Amino acid sequence: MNASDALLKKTKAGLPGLSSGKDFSMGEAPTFFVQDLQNGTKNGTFETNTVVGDKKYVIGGTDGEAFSVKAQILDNNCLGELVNLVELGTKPISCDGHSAMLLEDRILIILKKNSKPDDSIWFLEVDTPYVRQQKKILGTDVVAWSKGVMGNAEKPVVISGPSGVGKGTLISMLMKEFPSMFGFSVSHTTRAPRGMEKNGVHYHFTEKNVMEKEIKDGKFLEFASVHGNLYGTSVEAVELVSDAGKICILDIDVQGARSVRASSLEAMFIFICPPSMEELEKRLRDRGTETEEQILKRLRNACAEIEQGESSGIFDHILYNDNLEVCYENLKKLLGLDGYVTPPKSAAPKEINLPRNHSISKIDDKIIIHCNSSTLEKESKNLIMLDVSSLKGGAPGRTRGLDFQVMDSFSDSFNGNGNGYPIDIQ
Ligand SMILES: Nc1nc2c(ncn2[C@@H]2O[C@H](COP(=O)(O)OP(=O)(O)O)[C@@H](O)[C@H]2O)c(=O)[nH]1
Ligand SMILES: Nc1ncnc2c1ncn2[C@@H]1O[C@H](COP(=O)(O)OP(=O)(O)O)[C@@H](O)[C@H]1O
Repeated sequence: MNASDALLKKTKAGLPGLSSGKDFSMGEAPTFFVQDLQNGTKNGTFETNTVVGDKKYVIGGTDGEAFSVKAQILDNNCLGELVNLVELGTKPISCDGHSAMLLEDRILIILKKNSKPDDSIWFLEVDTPYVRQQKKILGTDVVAWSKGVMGNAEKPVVISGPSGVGKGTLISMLMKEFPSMFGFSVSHTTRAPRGMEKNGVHYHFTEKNVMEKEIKDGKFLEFASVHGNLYGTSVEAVELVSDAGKICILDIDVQGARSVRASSLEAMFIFICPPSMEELEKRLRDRGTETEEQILKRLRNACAEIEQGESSGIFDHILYNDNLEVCYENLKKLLGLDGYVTPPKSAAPKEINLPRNHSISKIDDKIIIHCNSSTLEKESKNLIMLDVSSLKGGAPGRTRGLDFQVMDSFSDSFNGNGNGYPIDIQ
């Protein structure tokens, strides 16, 4: 009996969570069948096969190419027709082997062999709420890729308010005073740049047909038509700020805020109100960046925006920007930054270093990576325990909340019950 056969005979309590919405926090641990363990090794090309429900998913790749996914219907254990599959999200570049493990019948974790520390863990969602929603929209079968990231992201801050109220001014003040704490989500827009605006800094200035195609491809967290132009927040814009360990600030209109509120992204929502319409008009005119026609359009839209901002229930807080300094202090209070003391520099983010030769098994909500040669920090340590109990986010963005621990042996954290069943991926 080979290792995989032995594994098939075992049933364990397995991964929790992955059951409601996109918050993969812990629930009751369902039964986990270790036949879900798969591995693929180098042989020019390589692949893993994982059965989920009535389908078999074949994940493969060749060195340097992106991973590919095929799904085939299983009928009474016989392979049937190939499924027409759309792959969403950012795909990993393949390496020289990988292992795949099914988490709670919804998502596969992919461990890449011999990859960079920040590129070794990926997820393929096959039946999460996001995948189910996309299936409905696209009318076809869907899987979605997502990169695994250690630790959690800070909650983003969504700032909305009518044009000219002072959103950009307040955000600039915040970013200037706390450059290492906040990062700006650079939106895409089809409007023309203003004099001082730089592409990639203030906005990604984009052609309408290009942006529409990217929206269709699922690259946007939200988008809206505002004052006659298309604006949108790409998933990547928010994830890039979170990757840098910063709090992401989104300057978006009320429609966009509503979409984000309805999405899986947990955020703080702040609406900025002008002291009066007269003052708003004065600020817009004094800024001198819009044509008369544009100013009138923005003022017309402002009335509806203010009404929705104050009464839609989208926003957690409303700030009145009469005196700029007072409003800025109030914004800092909301963000817990009044009386701010510079914190000690935080530790570098944890990075997993998967050695070339390793095998994997799973106990409860921990994936145990057995390192065959001791490439870990200390010669004596040969196990990595990957904790997947508190996964957050997921496709089309990153899957966060991973944690790991390097250990000598199971007894380090499992009281020596030793019920891990490794398979080799040499
Ligand atoms: N929904 C959405 N709105 C955005 C986005 N980026 C900017 N906006 C909003 O679009 C509106 C117009 O922005 P802009 O053209 O920069 O003009 P300004 O508000 O007058 O400075 C503002 O209400 C912004 O908050 C985005 O990515 N999504
Ligand atoms: N509290 C304030 N009092 C007076 N002028 C302000 C105040 N806040 C912002 N402004 C000015 O109003 C104009 C519009 O502000 P801006 O930040 O560009 O608005 P938004 O980003 O909301 O469109 C700018 O010229 C800015 O300097």
